[in-house]
Amino acid sequence: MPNVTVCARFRPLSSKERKDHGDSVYIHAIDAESFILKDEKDEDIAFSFDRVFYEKSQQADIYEFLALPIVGDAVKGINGTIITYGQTGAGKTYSMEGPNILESDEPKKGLLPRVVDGLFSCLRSSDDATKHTIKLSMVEIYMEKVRDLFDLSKDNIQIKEGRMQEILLFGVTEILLLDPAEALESLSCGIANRAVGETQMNMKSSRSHCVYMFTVQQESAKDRSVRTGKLILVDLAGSEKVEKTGAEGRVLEEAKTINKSLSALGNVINALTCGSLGKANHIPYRDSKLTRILQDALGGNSRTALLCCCSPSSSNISESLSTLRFAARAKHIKAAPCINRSEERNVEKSEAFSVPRNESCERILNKLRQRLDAEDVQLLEELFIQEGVFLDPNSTEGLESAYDDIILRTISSLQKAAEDLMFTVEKLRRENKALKSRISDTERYIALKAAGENANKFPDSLSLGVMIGFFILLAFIVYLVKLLFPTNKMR
Ligand SMILES: Nc1ncnc2c1ncn2[C@@H]1O[C@H](COP(=O)(O)OP(=O)(O)OP(=O)(O)O)[C@@H](O)[C@H]1O
Repeated sequence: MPNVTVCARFRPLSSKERKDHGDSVYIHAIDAESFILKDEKDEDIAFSFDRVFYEKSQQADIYEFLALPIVGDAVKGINGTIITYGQTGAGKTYSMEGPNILESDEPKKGLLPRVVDGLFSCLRSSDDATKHTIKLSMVEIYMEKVRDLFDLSKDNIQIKEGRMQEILLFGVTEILLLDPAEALESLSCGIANRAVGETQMNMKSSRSHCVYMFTVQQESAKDRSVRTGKLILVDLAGSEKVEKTGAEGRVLEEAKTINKSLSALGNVINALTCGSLGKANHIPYRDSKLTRILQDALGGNSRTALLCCCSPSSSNISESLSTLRFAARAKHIKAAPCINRSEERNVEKSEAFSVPRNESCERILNKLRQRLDAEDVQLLEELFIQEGVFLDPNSTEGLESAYDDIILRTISSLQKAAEDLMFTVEKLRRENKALKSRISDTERYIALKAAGENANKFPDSLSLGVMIGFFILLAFIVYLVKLLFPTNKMR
């Protein structure tokens, strides 16, 4: 499987499209990977992708081709991202969630419920000696702000870069998922908090990009190694022509912001695919919140699948053409996925960071010394060393994010320590219970043994009594004999 899998999906014609424009469609299928599109000038354009899902394709086909390999990799510690892209009403949310996230009709279930089932079934079949957890976070990017869908009071989540240059959402709510049913309930709560507006194209049009983040962590009891895989699913807001949707006021502003972030996504893809070999190429990830969150997924350590959704109606040909051109461009992205494994924590602070870290730490610490108490600086210094914070010495952003980075790392290491403690407490509780039951077994045994010994003593005391009785009887007989036969009589 290539690192970036790009697929196109054509949904069936809607009843409105049939009514307004008849049954005419602009695509002519060649095979499962290619088709011909007849454009507005009646010219043929050939497209080919890793897979093309035509109108009759099933939700399960999409999961199996596009998501299943990524789910398997996430469990092995390889990050994965699945993105649905396309014009408003093209079928992105239908592909992602199904008609509804709690849909019970198996064939209609979307990618999300299938991914949840896939993750849990992979973990169920893994080694018993491995402790595993699945956590879920959900955010939406609405008007260039990242909102936590599990805690709406967190409406401007900051995006940070971690020690390994991974993207982190600072302070985002993470829900521990214990089983698939609970996972679907959580997803349903998050989805209910999404910003939805009405456009002429789709009455339930999503006006935000929705990002679902599953973190799968496995800790081996044998060698204490930890594998963490991040699986991100992104349901993008619809790309659309503003004039066609009749948007105005707030909806117009939303549409402009959506289009701006989708253009930023297009620019990132262009930069990733146009860069000359061996030459450092500037990738404009920071131009939008969307591209910043997807930085890992698009250029870095992730397997990515892009599902480009299209309406087959001739009335939407120009939007579909732009979606398919975007998809064709994305096919040329090269990513480099690798396993996120950390062995013993201290070992991981490798020499790779040692030289620049010392320089940059010193620079930042000097600045902090001017502003903070000596005690605070010492504390930060220790944290820098412990956490291996790496910052570019020439970066002006370094200082600003240093505090947040340290706090973030401290929180996550405290969380980890708390989890370890809970684990140890649980283990000790079980050991304590086992010891208590062994003690009561021993006490019972001792009591039984004592009773047994008393029982054994009984025959001895019995025989002593018998002997005493015997001697008393004998003495009594001698006394009687002497009484009956006095000595003179005998003579
Ligand atoms: N493959 C499909 N089979 C049957 N119905 C579909 C399919 N794809 C989409 N639909 C229907 O088309 C309509 C629009 O789809 P959907 O809401 O998924 O679009 P969208 O791309 O997410 O739009 P937006 O960007 O506005 O949220 C929905 O009523 C949905 O049920």
